[in-house]
Amino acid sequence: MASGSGDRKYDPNKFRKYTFDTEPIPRLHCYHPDTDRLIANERPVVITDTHLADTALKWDLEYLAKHLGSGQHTVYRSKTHKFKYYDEKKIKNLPSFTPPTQVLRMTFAEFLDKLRNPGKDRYYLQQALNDTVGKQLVLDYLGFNWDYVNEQQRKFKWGPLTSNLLLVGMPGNVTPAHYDEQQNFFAQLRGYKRVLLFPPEQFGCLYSHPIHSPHDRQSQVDFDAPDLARFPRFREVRGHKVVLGPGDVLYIPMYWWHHVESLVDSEVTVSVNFWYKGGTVDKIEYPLSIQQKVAIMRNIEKMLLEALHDPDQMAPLLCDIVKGRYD
Ligand SMILES: CC1(C)c2ccccc2-c2ccc(C[C@@H](CC(=O)O)C(=O)C(=O)O)cc21
Ligand SMILES: [Zn+2]
Repeated sequence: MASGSGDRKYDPNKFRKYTFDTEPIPRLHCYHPDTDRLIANERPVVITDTHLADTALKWDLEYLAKHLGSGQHTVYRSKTHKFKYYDEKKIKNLPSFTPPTQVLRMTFAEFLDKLRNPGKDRYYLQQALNDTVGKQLVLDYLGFNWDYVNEQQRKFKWGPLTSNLLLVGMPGNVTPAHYDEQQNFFAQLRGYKRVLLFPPEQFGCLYSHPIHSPHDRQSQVDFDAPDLARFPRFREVRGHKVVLGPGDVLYIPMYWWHHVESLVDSEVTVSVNFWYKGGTVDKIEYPLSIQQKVAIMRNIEKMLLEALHDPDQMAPLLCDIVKGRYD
């Protein structure tokens, strides 16, 4: 059993291989001077020794079954290893849309039963940590190192904490490449997850679905079988890679693409994320950041679609603006 640095125990061969090469993400102590510099520059970093969610390191299946409460939780079921996010509110925009996963509501006991007898399906529990969970879990949650994250939120002028999602995934589950419009401290609690990250500069290589699609913010490229005829610039993609183990906290900057995979043939993974609204810049400075340009592209796409009312008119109109005039 190969192992990484220190007491990390995982077999690096138990992650799927992809067509592009990757470079590592820095792994730094929370007090290391470069750590805050990287976060300030919105670059990913694995932060060690935060003790951010140490009270949750004991959240194994038995403990969660006991304390997650007897309420119903949101569980996604997939016929494949991929759990591609989709926004149910946008399904009406695309009548031909077929959801790639089913959303189920079940108790944690039922979820455990699915884990033990999954059949050919895969399951991924996603539950916002809120007052519906059992009181012991609330105590653990209150025991998080809020001083650390509150200090980071203040230091980097982030907006409010919007949610903490508890994620319990089966070995081999994959959340395909997507970006979020929030800052994210991603705390790995049980098991190992490999995260591939791509900077927002690679927006042109990852081909996100049109903004009105339920799959807005998700890459159209199937990393297991990239269609290079449709997505030729995927060849240029250059990823960063990191394997997260219990106690690791990964800062996933807003607008950074990430593809998250639970180690195959291994244990169930448990993670908690901390999503923060981005800060509001008090005055625009030039040159614009790539994140601001992605936000501008999204606004233009939204405005044009609202004005044209027809996605098929987008390409001809944008080509008429660009071809022979700006290119
Ligand atoms: C795939 C899933 C369960 C899902 C289904 C339907 C709606 C939302 C989501 C959703 C949101 C966040 C995650 C956690 C993480 C990826 C990972 O850890 O797998 C991630 O991307 C992040 O923390 O930003 C996972 C999911
Ligand atoms: Zn995400």
